[in-house]
Amino acid sequence: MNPVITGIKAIDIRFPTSRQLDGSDAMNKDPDYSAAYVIIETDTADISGHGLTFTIGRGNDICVAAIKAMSHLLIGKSLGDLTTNMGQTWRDLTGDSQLRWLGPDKGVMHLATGAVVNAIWDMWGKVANKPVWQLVAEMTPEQFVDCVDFRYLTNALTRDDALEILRAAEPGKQARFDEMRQQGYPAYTTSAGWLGYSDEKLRRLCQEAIDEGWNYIKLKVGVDVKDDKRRCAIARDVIGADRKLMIDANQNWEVDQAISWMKELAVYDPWFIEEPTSPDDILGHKQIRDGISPIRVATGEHCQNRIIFKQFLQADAIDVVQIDSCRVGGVNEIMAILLMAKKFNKPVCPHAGGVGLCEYVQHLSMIDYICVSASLEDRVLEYVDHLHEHFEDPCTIRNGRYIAPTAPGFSITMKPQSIIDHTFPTGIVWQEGQ
Ligand SMILES: C[C@H](O)[C@@H](O)[C@@H](O)[C@H](O)C(=O)O
Repeated sequence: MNPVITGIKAIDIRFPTSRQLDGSDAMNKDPDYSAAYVIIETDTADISGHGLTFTIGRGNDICVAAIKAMSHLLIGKSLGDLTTNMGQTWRDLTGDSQLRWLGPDKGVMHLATGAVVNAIWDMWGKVANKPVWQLVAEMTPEQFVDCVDFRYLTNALTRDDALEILRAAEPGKQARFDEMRQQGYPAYTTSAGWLGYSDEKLRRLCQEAIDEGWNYIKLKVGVDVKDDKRRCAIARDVIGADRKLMIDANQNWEVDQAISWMKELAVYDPWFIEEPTSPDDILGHKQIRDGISPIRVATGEHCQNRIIFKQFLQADAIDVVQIDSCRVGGVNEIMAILLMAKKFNKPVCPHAGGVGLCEYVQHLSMIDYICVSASLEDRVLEYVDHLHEHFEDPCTIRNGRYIAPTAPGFSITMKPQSIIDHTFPTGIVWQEGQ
């Protein structure tokens, strides 16, 4: 089967704040979780590719427009045209000489590229009748590197380095594959720790998380140090000394402030501090890392491309690489980042706090484990417990782990009724709010 692309639909889907989480983080107040949703339509019955970019309310329409601007690069191409040389396809999609000017490799245009690229992978998985993680896990090392664009990476990672990493991970691949199906990938929950929750609610949610089998819990911090100390103390009291507590400042601090704030919170033994400052400040992260060691520094959900990740790694500025499924240019660019993280010996703990991100990112962690890192040490994947009901193939969590999806594709296809109801501003949930 070789479907030919006949159209690209881009839809502005938004979830009113009141219908999803009732907390926030230090920087994003009252977020209307949104998806710039792409559907690649084809000439073949029942075959379409789906992808999305996670945004927050205003701005989603700009992403939708950016996706529409990419239509001419895809219409008339067949899946075979696109996937025979997936690395070249990625280069072509990011290299369009006019759209490239809006980036390159960053900003709204790059978010749109991520959504479109992921929709191609979704379609590829559906035609191959395999979930995307399996499609990649079954590739040879040569097929894997053929999906990667090494442009601007070769002073840190060459094609030969990548082949060496992938070949070294070949032994044990089948066992890791089976492990993902049976036991799943270890995860942590953010759902107990949003800002704005009362102390009683925080205590109750931490207890419930433990009862559900979570051993890693993340709290939002960064607005008021006294509140953070009290909240961390509550969480530590409930989860005990052995479970891991992570904290996330969502970029709210200056570099020096991050260091002094973290000194106040060190007593609660945080496993990592996430996004302490601007996501673009590589040297600032290095300064923070040196200033708060042995507490780890994590970042990545707003890291705009593989080149910035390369510099974080070259500068030894972070301990934990937090890939995001739709911040960079989709699966191909993530493959490059996974390889670099392995080369620099840093664990990948993906970001997934949004809409559809858990569904997407489980595939990427499984690819990392099976093909690249071959290790689960210090690796946990984020989970948040909202908005899964809108997806045809929602992620499955068992005992604090993501169980490998089995349905073909990238698990990102939304239910038709959810799309209709949440389309902005015509959907019923928005009409009711008028
Ligand atoms: C507004 C969003 O929920 C963010 O708070 C979320 O993505 C967060 O940074 C996270 O780490 O999950």
